[in-house]
Amino acid sequence: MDAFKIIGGQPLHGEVTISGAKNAALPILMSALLSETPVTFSNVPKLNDIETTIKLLSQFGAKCQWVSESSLMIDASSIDHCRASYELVKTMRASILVLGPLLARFGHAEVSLPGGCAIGARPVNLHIHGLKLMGADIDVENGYIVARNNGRLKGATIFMDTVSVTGTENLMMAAALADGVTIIENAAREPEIVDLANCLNSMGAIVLGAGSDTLTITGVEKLQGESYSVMPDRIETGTFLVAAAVTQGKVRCLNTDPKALDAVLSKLQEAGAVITTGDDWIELEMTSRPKAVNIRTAPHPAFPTDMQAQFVAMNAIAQGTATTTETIFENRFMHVPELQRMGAKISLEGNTAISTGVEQLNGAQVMATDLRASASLVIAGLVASTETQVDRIYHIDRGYQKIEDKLQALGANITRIKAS
Ligand SMILES: CC(=O)N[C@H]1[C@@H](OP(=O)(O)OP(=O)(O)OC[C@H]2O[C@@H](n3ccc(=O)[nH]c3=O)[C@H](O)[C@@H]2O)O[C@H](CO)[C@@H](O)[C@@H]1O
Ligand SMILES: C=C(OP(=O)(O)O)C(=O)O
Repeated sequence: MDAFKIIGGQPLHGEVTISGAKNAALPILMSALLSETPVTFSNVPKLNDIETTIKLLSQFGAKCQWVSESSLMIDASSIDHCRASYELVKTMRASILVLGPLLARFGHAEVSLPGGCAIGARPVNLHIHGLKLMGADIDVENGYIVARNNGRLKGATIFMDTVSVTGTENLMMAAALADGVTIIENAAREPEIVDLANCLNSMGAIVLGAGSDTLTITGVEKLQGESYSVMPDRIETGTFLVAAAVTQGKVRCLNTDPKALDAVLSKLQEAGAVITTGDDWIELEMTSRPKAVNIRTAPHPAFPTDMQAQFVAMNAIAQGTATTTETIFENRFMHVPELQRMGAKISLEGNTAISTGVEQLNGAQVMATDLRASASLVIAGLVASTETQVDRIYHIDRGYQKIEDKLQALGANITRIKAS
C-alpha cells in the first residue's frame, strides 16, 4: 500500500487548479444509464472512484471511453446486465446510485448492499423506501438489493425522514423516467444535487426546485443526453484552503466556485484568513497562526461534514480552544487519535471534539482511515516539525486527483512511497 512522506514547515504559495467534483461526477456519470444516446461528460476528475464507476458501468455492458484528459464518453444506449457486484460496491458506496437509474430504465436492478464503513453505518433504507413508494418490488437476497418493476415507475410523494444526499439523487434519477409527478420533500440541498438536476434537465428531464428542500420531478418517457460539464470540487477547494491557512501561506484556487463554499469561507475568515474571490477563483492569505474556530456539521447550506476533519487539523495548531461537533456521521473522528499521536491536544466527548491548539505538531507515522481523515493527516504533516508518514493513502486516492503533485507545485515537501 502506498504512503506519503511529508516534511513539514513550508508555507504553501501559488495557484492550484481544482478538479471536477467527485461527489457530483459520481451521480452524473451514473445518470448516463438513463440516456438512450451516448453522453460526453467534461471536467471529470481522474481519481479512483471514477475508475470504479467506469468498471461498474462497463460491467453492465455500457461503453466508457476517455476522449480527452478530463472528458469521458459513456454510451449506455444498450446494456447486458443490471447487477452491481459486491467486489465493486464494497470499494465505493456511491455504487448504490445505479439502483434508481437501472430500475427506472430497465425495470430490474441488483445492487450489493454496501454495508457499514469507517465513518458510520450508512444504511440505504431511504433509497429503498422511496423506490417502493414509486411502485418497485424490492427484496434483499443474499446481500443484494433485488429490485423489479413492471413497466414505468409511478410518480409519488416521498418524504425523506433524514436528509440524504445520495438518497435524494437516486430518487431524482428514478423519478426522471417515472410515469407522473414525483415530489421529494426534505430533499438534500447540496450543490451536487443542483448539478445533477442541471445534467438531467440537459437530457430532457423536468426537475424543478433543486437547491431547495422540495424537488418536483415530472417524469418523461425517455432521456437523451449530449454533453455536460461537472461542477468544481468544493471539498478539494476547501482542503487546499485549509492547507494554505495552517502553513500561513497564500494560495489561489482556480476553476472553482466560491458560492458553493460560503460556510467554509466564513469559518476560515473567522480563523483570521484574508479571503478574496472572483467568479471562478478563491485566494486565501494567512499571515499569523490561525485562531481556533467552533464547527458544527449539518446538511447544506451549513458546514459540510466532508470538511470537518481538515478543520480539526487546523484547530490542532490554532490559538485557543474550540469544539467541533459532528452531526451527520456517528463515527467520523478516526483522525483524532492519529492527530494525538502527532502531539495534538484533542479530547472526544460523544460527537464533539474539543481541541486546544498547540504551537507545534510533531511528525509521526500515522494511518489514514477514510478519505477526509487522510486529508487532515496530510494537512497536519504539512505543519509538523519533523517527518510524517501517512500510511494507507488508497483512501485519499479515491477522492483527490494527484494531491501530491498539486501540493508539491505549491511548495510542499511531500512524496509518494510506492508499495513494493
Ligand atoms: C458520494 C457522495 O455524495 N457522498 C457524500 C454523501 O454521502 P451519502 O449520500 O452516503 O450520505 P447521506 O447524506 O445519505 O447521509 C446522511 C445521514 O443520513 C443517514 N442515512 C442515509 C441514507 C439512508 O437511507 N438512511 C440513513 O439513515 C446516514 O447514515 C447519515 O447519517 O453525503 C454525505 C453527507 O453530506 C457526504 O459526507 C458524502 O461525501
Ligand atoms: C464520505 C465521502 O465519500 P463517500 O460517500 O463516497 O464515502 C467523502 O467524499 O468525504
